[in-house]
Amino acid sequence: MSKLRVAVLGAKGRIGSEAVRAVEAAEDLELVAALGRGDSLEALTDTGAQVVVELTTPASVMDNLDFCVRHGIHAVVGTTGWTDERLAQLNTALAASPGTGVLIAPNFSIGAVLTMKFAEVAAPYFESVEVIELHHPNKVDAPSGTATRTAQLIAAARQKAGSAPQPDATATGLDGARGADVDGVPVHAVRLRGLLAHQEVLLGGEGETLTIRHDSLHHSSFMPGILLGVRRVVDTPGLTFGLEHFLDLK
Ligand SMILES: NC(=O)C1=CN([C@@H]2O[C@H](COP(=O)(O)OP(=O)(O)OC[C@H]3O[C@@H](n4cnc5c(N)ncnc54)[C@H](OP(=O)(O)O)[C@@H]3O)[C@@H](O)[C@H]2O)C=CC1
Ligand SMILES: O=C(O)C1=N[C@H](C(=O)O)C[C@H](O)C1
Repeated sequence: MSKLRVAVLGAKGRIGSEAVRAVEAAEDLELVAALGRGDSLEALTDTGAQVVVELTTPASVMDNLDFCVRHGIHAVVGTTGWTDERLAQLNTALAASPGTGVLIAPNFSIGAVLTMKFAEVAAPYFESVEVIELHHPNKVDAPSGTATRTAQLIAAARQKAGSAPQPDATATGLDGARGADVDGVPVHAVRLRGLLAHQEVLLGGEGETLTIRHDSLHHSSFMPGILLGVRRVVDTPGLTFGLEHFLDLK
């Protein structure tokens, strides 16, 4: 069987360089391009790339995906910075390129995907829920894509269950002390040397708390998810948001 031809964008970055090694090590995949900032995207068409792994920056990702989708190249995207407007723009581009698939995964690690799922399940059973994400200090965006998605899932689950607004008597204090408000869920971002990617979901009810914590200790934690995405996206036209759709997660 012929190998799937894969390119990595952001190939010199923290996760991109790990993805290059993972694709090279996979027997069913062939790395045909490893591109960094300033490299021409024409290399993707010249090398016949079938799937692009996009691991760059929120400032670069839309232009890169526009090129990929226009040329019918599938994409597996880990880059953050997704808004409703950006997703709508991407959906419009995909509508003009039937058969092309894009997977956007806020997090490729299985533990993080499960954290999101567990938080979604637990959220309606507690009065209070807050998210704390903790990352290395070189990260350019805050809050993290994972924390934003977690909070959105929590908020949707609580709304569906008819949960009351969270109790919070805060009336005075410093701006930002209660974190960012993502659909009514407070999200706090820590940036600390020594950390990689971590998240806690704190849930509180009468006389009890539940903490769901996940730690990515190495970029290798994201590789099985990226490889799964590469193998599945070629048979999944349109936009898929979240790796859980490629897992048997009910
Ligand atoms: N979904 C997930 O599971 C994960 C997602 N991420 C996300 O992935 C993204 C990258 O993270 P990280 O590797 O830590 O960041 P880095 O800054 O280490 O890597 C980004 C790389 O992309 C390069 N780059 C910038 N623009 C372009 C472009 N137009 N074409 C090609 N390369 C470009 C940068 O080059 P230069 O240095 O010259 O600017 C840099 O080498 C972030 O959004 C992060 O949040 C990270 C880990 C896991
Ligand atoms: O920048 C990172 O490192 C990470 N980014 C993603 C995010 O913003 O959620 C995924 C993971 O947290 C690592």
